[in-house]
Amino acid sequence: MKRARIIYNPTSGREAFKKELPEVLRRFEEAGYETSAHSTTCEGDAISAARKAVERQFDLIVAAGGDGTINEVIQGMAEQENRPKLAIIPVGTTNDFARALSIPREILKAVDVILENRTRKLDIGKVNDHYFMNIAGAGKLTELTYDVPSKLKTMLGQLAYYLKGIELLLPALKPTKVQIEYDGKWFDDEIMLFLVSNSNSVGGFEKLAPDAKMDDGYFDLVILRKTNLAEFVRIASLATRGAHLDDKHVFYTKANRIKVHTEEKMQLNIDGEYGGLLPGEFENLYQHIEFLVSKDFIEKQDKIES
Ligand SMILES: Nc1ncnc2c1ncn2[C@@H]1O[C@H](COP(=O)(O)OP(=O)(O)OP(=O)(O)O)[C@@H](O)[C@H]1O
Repeated sequence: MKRARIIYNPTSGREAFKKELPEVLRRFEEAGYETSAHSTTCEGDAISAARKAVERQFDLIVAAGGDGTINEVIQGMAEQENRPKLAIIPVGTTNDFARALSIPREILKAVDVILENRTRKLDIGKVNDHYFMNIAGAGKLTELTYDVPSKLKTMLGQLAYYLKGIELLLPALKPTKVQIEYDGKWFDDEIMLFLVSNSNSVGGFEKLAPDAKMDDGYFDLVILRKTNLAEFVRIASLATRGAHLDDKHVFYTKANRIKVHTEEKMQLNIDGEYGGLLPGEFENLYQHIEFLVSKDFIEKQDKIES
């Protein structure tokens, strides 16, 4: 019999998951999984719970929570051999991972999609010692996101939350001089921000890296060169429609390995969380984890040209 381990954050999404747990267990058991659950107790607990689940040779890990929890589960799995498959049940306030895999945001609907058992091996990003699934980046603008209270974040939704960020940023819209090496080539310029994207579901901007394919071994590297405020606002609005890549202020390429160096202090943002300071060495781990995905996801990915 196959064995599944659910790792869930009891505090995420107004504690919604706990109420559904008996029904979730019932559906997994009915689908032929002997299923047990671990409720996380604090920050970092999902990392060790995932590590243990790999050691105990579960066939499937189910991460239930927001992006923070899922990122921890990936940290716990990524370094190990014989990794189980990974399924995601979105319960948090930001669910970019789940959106990227087209997993529905209702718990039981997500379970049903998981139990359809469609899998895909997908790339995982690594920067320094951190793993990421969606995006990593840096720039004065991304640093600002830590200052926006999470309540505001929920109320305004992601896009508005970045726009609020822009408003707060007005007095300090300053470029940073960087040197970026990507697959043996060089970019050397003053930039507003750079983004290393694995998926195309990024902070509510679904079209920031519209051609990001999640199983091709490449990141989409998007760099916004130095702009003035008017240009910045114009490009941000183009980005909401995925029409920014041809703009002369935007540098866009695909790359497997990226090294970013700067003389200034620059904070990294990894899947929406603070991830240490640059320099950073980004590596795309080709088809590193096998995910349970939806039919929609497979159709969307297959439409993107490699
Ligand atoms: N029992 C717990 N008590 C407090 N914090 C916890 C607990 N279990 C996990 N955490 C931490 O809570 C963080 C945020 O949780 P998670 O991402 O699941 O949900 P969220 O806050 O609702 O959504 P999001 O992070 O997507 O905005 C996780 O990174 C994790 O470190």
